[in-house]
Amino acid sequence: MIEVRELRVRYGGRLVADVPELDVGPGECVAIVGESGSGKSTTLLSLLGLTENAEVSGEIRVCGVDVRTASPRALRGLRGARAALVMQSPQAALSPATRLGVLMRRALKLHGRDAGEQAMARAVAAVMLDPEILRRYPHEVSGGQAQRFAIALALALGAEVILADEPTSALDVTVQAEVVALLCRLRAERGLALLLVSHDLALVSTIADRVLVMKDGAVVESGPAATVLAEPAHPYTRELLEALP
Ligand SMILES: Nc1ncnc2c1ncn2[C@@H]1O[C@H](COP(=O)(O)OP(=O)(O)OP(=O)(O)O)[C@@H](O)[C@H]1O
Repeated sequence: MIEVRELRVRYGGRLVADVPELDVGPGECVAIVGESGSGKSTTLLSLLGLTENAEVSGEIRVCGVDVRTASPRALRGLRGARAALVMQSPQAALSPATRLGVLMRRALKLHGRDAGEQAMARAVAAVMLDPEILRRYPHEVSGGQAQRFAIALALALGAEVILADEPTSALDVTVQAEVVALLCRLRAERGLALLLVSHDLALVSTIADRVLVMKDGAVVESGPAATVLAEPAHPYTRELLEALP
């Protein structure tokens, strides 16, 4: 679902992400970890062609679309439906004066999906939200609810890949566990491919199959999550693990 080779992203000539190889197959979960500024979000955004003013080189294929050479129309189709981005503060991306139900209906219609009341209620119920949430405005829901709504919308649009930037950052610990359980369930049930960007090694150890550790734009270590977290080869990974509470 995601295939990346020799990806390099530069801002004003400065190399901020250098990822030789990154693959995420159906039903797989790969996590990118590293401290703030290490290039995680830049890598994620570049996969959907969303880095502004950046020079991007290398090969990027997402759901079979060659992101660097695709037409704007092909990219819109990819981003809107097949590959969904779940951001750190999803409320900020939602129009404040639009009820969540109206927003969902518009998005579903735009992509030719079933936008009936029942289909929308099923979509939010799949992420354990009460359908009543569809009557609310973005400021009337919590960060966790907004993230779950974003996931519900992605699924209703038929997403095959979810790219999530700090998917649980806005959430308290209990809700965090719920969202992680939800993502695990969805990937098992629907064969969803997940790429997560996270500071949270504890979260990563519960959900990811493979991990990439980034430092100053470079991938310093990668491999199966169990191996990387149990026997870190790079001193930086050991530092990150030692910083865990
Ligand atoms: N639009 C931009 N223009 C110029 N530099 C940028 C831009 N976006 C990011 N950068 C720089 O790229 C580097 C990597 O940033 P990035 O946001 O990818 O890191 P990150 O690991 O995701 O950090 P965080 O965990 O804080 O989100 C940083 O030095 C940042 O200042």
